[in-house]
Amino acid sequence: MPSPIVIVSDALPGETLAVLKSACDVRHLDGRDRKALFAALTDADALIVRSGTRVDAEVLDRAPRLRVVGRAGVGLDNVDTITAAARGIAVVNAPGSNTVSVAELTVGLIVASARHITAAARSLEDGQWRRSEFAGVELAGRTLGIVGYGRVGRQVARRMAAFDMRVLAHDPYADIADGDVHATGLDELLATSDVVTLHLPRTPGTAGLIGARELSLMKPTAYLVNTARGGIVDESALTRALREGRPAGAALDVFATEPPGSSPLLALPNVVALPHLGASTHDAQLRAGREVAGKVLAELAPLLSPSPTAV
Ligand SMILES: NC(=O)C1=CN([C@@H]2O[C@H](COP(=O)(O)OP(=O)(O)OC[C@H]3O[C@@H](n4cnc5c(N)ncnc54)[C@H](O)[C@@H]3O)[C@@H](O)[C@H]2O)C=CC1
Ligand SMILES: O=C(O)CCC(=O)C(=O)O
Repeated sequence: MPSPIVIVSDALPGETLAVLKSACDVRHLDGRDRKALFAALTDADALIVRSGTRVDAEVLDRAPRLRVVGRAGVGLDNVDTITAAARGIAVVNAPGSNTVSVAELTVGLIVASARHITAAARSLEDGQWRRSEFAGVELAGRTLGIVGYGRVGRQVARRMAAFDMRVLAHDPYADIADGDVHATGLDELLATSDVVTLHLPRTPGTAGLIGARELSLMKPTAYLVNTARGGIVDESALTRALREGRPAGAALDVFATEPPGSSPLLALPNVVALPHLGASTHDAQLRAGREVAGKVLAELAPLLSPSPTAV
């Protein structure tokens, strides 16, 4: 029996690739190269992606043999799950694999915002010693507003409670009866928080959730942190709001289009911007790779030769 063909179109850990290669014909490409992706999918049985590959209906159209799309991570906003389901293609991901990594990066961005860490470091690298300009604020006693109280939101709450922040959360679908975390409506959370952090998926219902009206509710001294998805925040509205100094700053790990090219957000002095690093730890990548490889191989089981130990 020929080995099933698995297309890997984003970076995966060596250990994951070795597991896949032990049973499959693994082919690599860059999923941003749509032409190469289309060509490779003509005889592919599985496709494994991270956030860099858009798996839309056009991609699925080119893959007549595809049985499974594996997402080595959490968010499925880059996969057309409705078309996949209609065509009987399984979609598997690795929920929880990167929760701690994203929560820890979020903590870092909250602290970096309150203490102007990146702007101050940049200024010293430029040979300047501008201590008074970079006076920050303490987090202790201030209010954190968490939008989306799922896996990451809960881990951020725990960590920031240890900084003695008062924690509010807004999530229409989650039970927020959780220790000292107080459930609020979105508007109240935006108006009362000193830091607002987003931890919800991007869906048609959440795209543009934080727009001009919502930003105008925030305190002029507040910071917005987004390690969830670009597009949940209206970037044009955010650019205007940050230019006006309300909110005071934003820390962004994600963008509506990635890479964000010449987005004006990148040029603002009150923006800390990262290239979608939330899940980029060795620990999270290993967990995501292991989980997704196991699930993809399970979907391919009917095509796999029995292993010598199994016969
Ligand atoms: N920066 C990065 O590298 C990473 C980003 N992410 C993003 O973070 C998001 C959250 O991840 P998890 O916590 O693991 O997901 P999760 O599914 O555990 O939690 C998401 C929460 O958002 C809530 N939610 C949905 N719509 C909402 C709305 N309109 N308002 C408020 N809450 C709403 C849900 O009820 C759920 O509790 C993912 O969807 C993904 O987009 C996830 C992993 C890595
Ligand atoms: O490393 C990646 O693919 C991005 C992680 C991510 O955004 C996710 O798991 O949802």
